Amino acid sequence: MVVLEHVNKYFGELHVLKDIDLTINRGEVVVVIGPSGGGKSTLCRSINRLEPIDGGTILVDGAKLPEEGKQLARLRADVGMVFQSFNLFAHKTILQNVTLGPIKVRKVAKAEAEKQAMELLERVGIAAQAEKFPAQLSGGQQQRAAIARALAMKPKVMLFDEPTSALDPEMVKEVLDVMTGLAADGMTMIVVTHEMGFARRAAQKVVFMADGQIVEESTPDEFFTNARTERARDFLSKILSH
Ligand SMILES: Nc1ncnc2c1ncn2[C@@H]1O[C@H](COP(=O)(O)OP(=O)(O)OP(=O)(O)O)[C@@H](O)[C@H]1O
Repeated sequence: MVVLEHVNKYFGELHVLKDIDLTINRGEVVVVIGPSGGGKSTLCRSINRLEPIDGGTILVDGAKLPEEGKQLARLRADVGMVFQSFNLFAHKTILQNVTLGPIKVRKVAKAEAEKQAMELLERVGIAAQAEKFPAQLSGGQQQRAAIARALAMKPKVMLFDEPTSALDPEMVKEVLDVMTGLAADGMTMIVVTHEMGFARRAAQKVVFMADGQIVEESTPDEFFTNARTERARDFLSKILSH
């Protein structure tokens, strides 16, 4: 369970998160949607302290992430994050990418970490690529590797920041299928995406964010058929006309 209370964040004068209150229950999938610059990425990044916040509280299963220090790496491991740009280590194989965190942070023995990594690579459909380097994989395969790497830490929650935006259309589905599978398995997930099919299929909640505020919070059905605010309706009509 992730709880944000009165979260505020500034970049200089710019107030990017304005008193955000949001609860993501265990096993819940929340899709965050909204216009560019509304604060969606910053919200994600603040949850695992990639961005420090300027006020408020963020709790992951009741624990507050410390600002820095040894504990941060360990607690940050509870919050898996998948970025638009994959962020794999270029000079490590896919298997090494996936085992690095468990060995270094979770102190798992190498053989056990490799066994678990191969199971995860199997699950995301790229076990055959384990010994390859990221550049030898397609974008969709790299993103599935990035998901396996995050899962290897046995996170309590997974954050996805536009995970399919950098992918060719034919690869989007394979990544969304992996994410839908995770959702069905009960993973707690916060997903910034404009993939409405995914939101309808997998999310319990849609959060519409604009100008650093949560403008609407509703079920996917409510949001897509009967958005309450003009702002959300305008946004939806724009993305639907694309
Ligand atoms: N490191 C930074 N320094 C200064 N300003 C930043 C920084 N990161 C983001 N911003 C600004 O904060 C605001 C919110 O950005 P954010 O990336 O969170 O929005 P977003 O909703 O994810 O947008 P997009 O859909 O385009 O990714 C924007 O105005 C952005 O320009």
